[in-house]
Amino acid sequence: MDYIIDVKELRKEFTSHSSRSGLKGAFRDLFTRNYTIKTAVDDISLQIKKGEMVGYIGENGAGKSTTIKMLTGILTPTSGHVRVNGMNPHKDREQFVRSIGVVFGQRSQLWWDIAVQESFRLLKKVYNVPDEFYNTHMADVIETLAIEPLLDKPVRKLSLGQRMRCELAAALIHNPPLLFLDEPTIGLDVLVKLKIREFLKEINAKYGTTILLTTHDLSDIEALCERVIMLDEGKIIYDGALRQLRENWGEGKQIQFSFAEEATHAELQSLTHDHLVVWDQGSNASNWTASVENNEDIISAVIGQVVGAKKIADLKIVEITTEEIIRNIYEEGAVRNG
Ligand SMILES: Nc1ncnc2c1ncn2[C@@H]1O[C@H](COP(=O)(O)OP(=O)(O)OP(=O)(O)O)[C@@H](O)[C@H]1O
Repeated sequence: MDYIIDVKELRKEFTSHSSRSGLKGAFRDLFTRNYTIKTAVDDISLQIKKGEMVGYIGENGAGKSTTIKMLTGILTPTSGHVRVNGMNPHKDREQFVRSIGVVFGQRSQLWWDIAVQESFRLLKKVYNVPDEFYNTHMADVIETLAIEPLLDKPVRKLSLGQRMRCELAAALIHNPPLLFLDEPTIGLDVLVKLKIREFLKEINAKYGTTILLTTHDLSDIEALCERVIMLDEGKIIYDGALRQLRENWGEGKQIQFSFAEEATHAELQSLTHDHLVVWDQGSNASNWTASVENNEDIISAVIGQVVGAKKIADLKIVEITTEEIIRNIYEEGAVRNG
């Protein structure tokens, strides 16, 4: 099987020098330095097939950016094997960059002071894109992303949402088979987010573009990715279908109670003792959440027991969200490569 991304036992350690304090410390530093080693990516292995759209998620500092930097050749791994588009990203540099598209949410590859159109033309030259392909392909991209009215504006005059759409177009000028997106929808309004998601689906369907996406916005993942890889402290703790993640962890409803008076954990637990209910206190002792199995009979029984004994100001039933599922996984740390 040919993989577009093939990573084995990939590791990145950062070494930092820490200086000792005082004159004596500085003197000792001259001869022996103090080192601390931080393992940002801890022997991860993953394979991604052509045409997959994969979400790469994890908390801040989990090692997502460090992985992407190794996959795009910006950082050299400490050890391990990386092949991306059949190449070694940091060795076959020139040929490699032509085979990928990269959008880092907070960094621009467009020139700030010149018109968007001029940036596109420069990139076209850099990538040696033939006129004919450029004209038809970019006409399509420009239309789908609705950026025609922005083309003659300098990038510094664009809003974040406008700029991100132009960044995406720029990353696709050479129609790369592989696209790395780091927080592509951060800070964007809902309509722009939807447009960007639609666009990504379209290029994936049309060209079979493989997409690796890091994001804190799980609705991006839900909209786009069949598969998620979850990283925690440099290790992969889950690699599988989002659906599976939901099925294993997402079965449940929460009933949010606002009581007219304060309640205690023991009191609520004894009211509902004949069902499996997990009670958690909200912002104060009048707000409590009951997590229960997703079963209507149980939900109504629990509500009945509570309403019969306590005065209720408000009550809401919510599905456990994917964010909560992910939080559960972090808390329990139990899923391994499901
Ligand atoms: N150049 C560096 N020197 C030293 N430590 C670093 C360096 N770059 C990253 N790290 C450390 O490696 C770990 C992983 O960082 P990384 O940026 O890959 O995480 P991340 O998952 O991308 O987080 P975020 O979501 O905040 O971007 C962190 O503890 C970070 O402090």
